[in-house]
Amino acid sequence: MPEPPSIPQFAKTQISLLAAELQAEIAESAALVSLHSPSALQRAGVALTNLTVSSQRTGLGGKTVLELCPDPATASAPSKEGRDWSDLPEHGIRAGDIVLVGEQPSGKEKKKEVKEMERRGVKGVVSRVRRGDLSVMLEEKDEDKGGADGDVGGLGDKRVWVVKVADEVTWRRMNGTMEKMVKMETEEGYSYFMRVLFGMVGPTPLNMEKVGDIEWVDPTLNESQKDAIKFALASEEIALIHGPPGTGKTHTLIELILQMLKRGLRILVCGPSNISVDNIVERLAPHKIPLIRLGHPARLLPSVLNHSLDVLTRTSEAGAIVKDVRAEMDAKQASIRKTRNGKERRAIYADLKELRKEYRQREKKCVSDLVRESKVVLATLHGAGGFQLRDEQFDVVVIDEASQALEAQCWVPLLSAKKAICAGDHLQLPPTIKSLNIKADKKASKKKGGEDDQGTIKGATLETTLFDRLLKLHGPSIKKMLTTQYRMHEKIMRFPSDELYEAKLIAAEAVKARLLKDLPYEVKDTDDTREPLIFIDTQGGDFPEKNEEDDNGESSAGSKKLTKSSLFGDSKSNEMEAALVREHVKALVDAGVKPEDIAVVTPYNAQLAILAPLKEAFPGIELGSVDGFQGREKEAVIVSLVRSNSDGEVGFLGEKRRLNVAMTRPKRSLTVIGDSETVKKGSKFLKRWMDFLEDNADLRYPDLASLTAAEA
Ligand SMILES: Nc1ncnc2c1ncn2[C@@H]1O[C@H](COP(=O)(O)OP(=O)(O)OP(=O)(O)O)[C@@H](O)[C@H]1O
Repeated sequence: MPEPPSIPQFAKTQISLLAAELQAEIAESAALVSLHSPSALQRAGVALTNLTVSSQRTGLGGKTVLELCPDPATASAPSKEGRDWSDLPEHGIRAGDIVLVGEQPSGKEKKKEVKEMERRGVKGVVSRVRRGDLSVMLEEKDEDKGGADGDVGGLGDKRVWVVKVADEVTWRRMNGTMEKMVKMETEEGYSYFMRVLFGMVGPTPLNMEKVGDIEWVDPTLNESQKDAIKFALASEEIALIHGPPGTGKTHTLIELILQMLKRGLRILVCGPSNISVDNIVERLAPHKIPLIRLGHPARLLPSVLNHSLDVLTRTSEAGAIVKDVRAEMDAKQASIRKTRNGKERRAIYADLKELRKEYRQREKKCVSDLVRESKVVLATLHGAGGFQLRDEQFDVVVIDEASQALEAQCWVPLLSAKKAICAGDHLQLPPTIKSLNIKADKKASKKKGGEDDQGTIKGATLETTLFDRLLKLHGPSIKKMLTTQYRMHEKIMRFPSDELYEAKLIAAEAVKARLLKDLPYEVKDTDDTREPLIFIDTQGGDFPEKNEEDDNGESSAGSKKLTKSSLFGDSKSNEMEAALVREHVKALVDAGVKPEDIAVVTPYNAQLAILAPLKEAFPGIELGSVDGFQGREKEAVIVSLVRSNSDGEVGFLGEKRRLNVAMTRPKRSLTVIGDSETVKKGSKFLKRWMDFLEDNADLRYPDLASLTAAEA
């Protein structure tokens, strides 16, 4: 086996890959803004135009909040959907988005660069979106960007717009962490934990006796879940909990966290997304343990807010001393607007700056008191890199959805860990990478050990997750797999289980024979509702795919459609297959299945665009890309494979993990629509899947003539 890379080597490689990724993301944002008019960007869901600043106040955490509403000067007449002139137009900006607020370019100067906006505008997080207004909580550095008269960014009387931008905070945190690791030159300096994670030593052998008898909080856990918990408790440095689809990974983590608390351990729980973290907070909260959720309040689920550090800082006793300063700041903010005198305004502005400083000092003290008192702290991976945890130590770091996180992101919390427990499924899709074809070996020379000129590791990609790397490094002995799944009918589970999970998955009694016709509401017993696995085979060449490049791009598939060059250029669609999808959905709905229990997933954005009218015909139905549907489930799922050509080209259908995600979303019914002839040629895996469907599914060959007639 080749020598594992040194820690600085690893970190240098990550830095160069991350830089390329950030560039790709920024280039994509910049291309959007410079290529399209504000109104086109608004239609695409990435901007909101024709606004004015209606007020400016102090929000949670002492941050300045701009409130924006439609500019009365440009308001249109009430629309037929019942919109009022004071309502925001249809838009795609959501709470939690990072945005720039800037003066809106006039028609003539459409192509204002993002850089220019950034210089003149202000940046922040959308903290609230309502029918008639939008609030943006400003980044600290931009709070002091005062206009001549003291209003932030000098936007007070301008017509402004809001544009979504790349999230550089996440990137900065990862980069900072990697820079620390580059500096770790001496091996003696590494903790045993670090040495295990980089393969310099093996993990300490398990000592199950140390775990002792366990009193389960939830005794209904299945054996594989209990085993995984014991295994994780016994491990000294690292344990991977492998959770295939529907096997109750989060359920298991909750019990594990409670068990570790019983043992007096202090725990940091992280996940790659806010939703993954909130999901755990919601399920831990009923157990009444002292826990704190770090993170921007604008991005947390409402149900989680009363555990939010920002909110506790305001409401707890410790927070009382912070309150006075806050009230004073609010009064000052309000007075800015009342005075017309420039000199007075500047004076108030200077006072505010002082107050903000004091506020932060008091708040910091309060925050560190609160954090120190809590046994469980929860944050996103990059959120764990905030000032609040700077000097905090934890016995264990738990990472959920670890196979969907970039490794550099995992190191943000791991640098202060002694032990890590990672849960995930490396056989589903890894995190989305925009700079995918950039590898660290671009300029690789033939130097020793696969290292290139810059001391980075040849061939490394961001796609390799911590989960993957550790499995490769230490083998399956560091992992336990959960094996009972609570989602799919046995027949739906069979192929992914046999192919990817060593045939170890077992369908729980409650789900193994569930059919659509048994749904808890009235559904007719038909060919479509009594069969869990249907394959509509379009072989024969009558259902050809179409390349998106034949088309003019700017229409309905959302923001992605705008940058043809980056994301949409190579997408494929298949009109006839879309017609079959429609026909099948109709049959299900006619049988009584509710549209909200049906999802259509496809790997191609161009196909999604073609399918979009289904949403009007069957309100409540969900359409999604396979990648976007990871982590979700539905009673009935229709998968449209799209590819049909004489060359057997299957593009990214060839990715096993993508197919795995597609075929493991349904509970009671999976319908696959595709051209077996083309798809079989794609890979051995695809060939076996098609063979499996031919042998096991309810096989149907669509009749082109009747389909065409029905469409007409
Ligand atoms: N031991 C168990 N007995 C009965 N039901 C269970 C058990 N474990 C998990 N489940 C059920 O399985 C479903 C999935 O569990 P959970 O939400 O914890 O999984 P997840 O980790 O979020 O998702 P996934 O397993 O797909 O990664 C839930 O409805 C949960 O109630």
